[in-house]
Amino acid sequence: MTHTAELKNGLDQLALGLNEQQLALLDGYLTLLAKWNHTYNLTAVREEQRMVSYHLLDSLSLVPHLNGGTRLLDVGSGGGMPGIPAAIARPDLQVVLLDSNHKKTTFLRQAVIELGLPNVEVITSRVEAYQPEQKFDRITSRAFAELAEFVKLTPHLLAEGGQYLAMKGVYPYEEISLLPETVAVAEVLPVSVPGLDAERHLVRMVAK
Ligand SMILES: C[S@@+](CC[C@H](N)C(=O)[O-])C[C@H]1O[C@@H](n2cnc3c(N)ncnc32)[C@H](O)[C@@H]1O
Repeated sequence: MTHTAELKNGLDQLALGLNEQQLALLDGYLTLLAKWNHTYNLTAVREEQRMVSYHLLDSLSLVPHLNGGTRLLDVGSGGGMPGIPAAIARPDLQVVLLDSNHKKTTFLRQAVIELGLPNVEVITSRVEAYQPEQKFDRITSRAFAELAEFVKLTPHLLAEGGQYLAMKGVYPYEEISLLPETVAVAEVLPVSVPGLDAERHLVRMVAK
């Protein structure tokens, strides 16, 4: 099944100019997600067509905001969102997909091999226990945890001058009010995802 027309349209709306090879990789990723969803319990979205906006385009809406840095960590990556689409769109970035669930990381390793993504590493670990050799310029998450928990579990992973990019739904007033003193919110951007009616926001945070 090909999703290319809907994808191309969505990418145009996001102003992401990807080449044919990147488009084929995104399509291939979606096919793997749909194929292995039942086995690995990757997403509640069952219809491939809906996965285009819910998963691919939503994940890709992060990409225009990944300015600066070379190392990106996706915490609680699950079936690879937003990390895999971001890695396909930005092959110049080194992307680490981290999840504590072995089933999820088994799928992720398989997907990385099948798609041939040299810039992606998969780690099975609880994020609080993860001790990489190098820290990260950008740390992202989608549907992982409330903002306060996200930043409390990860201070040892953020490089100096690095940023958190948390993908959220409605404007997270309450979660922001509960953030610890150690971080500051740099901006909260409303994000429009082609094909999705739901409100989306990107919260950019920095260490104080
Ligand atoms: C709701 S899923 C979200 C998956 C994906 N980011 C998405 O948007 O579809 C949350 C993921 O976080 C992982 N997770 C929860 N706590 C974790 C922790 N402390 N360290 C690493 N991964 C964790 C779970 O295994 C799960 O795969």
